[in-house]
Amino acid sequence: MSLEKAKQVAAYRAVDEYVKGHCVFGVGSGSTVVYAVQRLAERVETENLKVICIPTSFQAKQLIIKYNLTLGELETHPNIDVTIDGADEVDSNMTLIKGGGGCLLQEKIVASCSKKMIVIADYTKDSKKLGDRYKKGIPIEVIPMAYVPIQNKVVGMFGGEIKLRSAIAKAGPVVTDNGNFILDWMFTNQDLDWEKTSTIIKLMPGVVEIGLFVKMCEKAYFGQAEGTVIERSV
Ligand SMILES: O=C[C@H](O)[C@H](O)[C@H](O)COP(=O)(O)O
Repeated sequence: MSLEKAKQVAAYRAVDEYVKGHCVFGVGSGSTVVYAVQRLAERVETENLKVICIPTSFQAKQLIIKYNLTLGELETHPNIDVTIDGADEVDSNMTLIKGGGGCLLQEKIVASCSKKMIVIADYTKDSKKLGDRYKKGIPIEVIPMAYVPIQNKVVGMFGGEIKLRSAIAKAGPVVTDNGNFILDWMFTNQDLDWEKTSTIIKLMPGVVEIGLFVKMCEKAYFGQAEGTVIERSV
């Protein structure tokens, strides 16, 4: 069975277990979330549900529009019932690395407004310690003028290597949906206290958000190669 099928089974299971009626729903970003939106759209249609969808990125907004779902925003719907989002890695404590697609800032804002944040992923994202599976590092969204001092501070304080994320179909850096840059920090110490590390990095002037999600996710669904789903809760 393909990786895509593994993403799909996780997404379908999460939507079926967490959307039980009319609700305000946070739409995460990335390739796995596409399946969650597909499933949500099917259910909205067949069960005549009223679901207001709050996007976590430009991509999520486009998905909501494509599937004819109702687009909402935090200004009018600041209390979200459940957000379903992908992740780049989930460790045994349910700490997440997110932002592989550069959407960490809006994802964290929406997750922080949600009663429940649920992760959907394929089996390659399931790890014991952060860094076991995802090798591209922890994304940090920064204000462009501050990227060099922040690189120096993070590596000086915690070690590892850090790189400005480069765009692929454009010369120069990736620019986020919020007009910022992304640094990818390849840490070497897998035993850092992620809550403290995240707080210290977030306090550096110029850091907008870090793609470490600590104590935010209630449950993760990992689609398996053979089509089953493994669940992990806090
Ligand atoms: O910035 C991107 C997001 O954090 C995604 O949710 C994450 O990268 C996982 O994406 P995918 O489902 O494509 O692996």
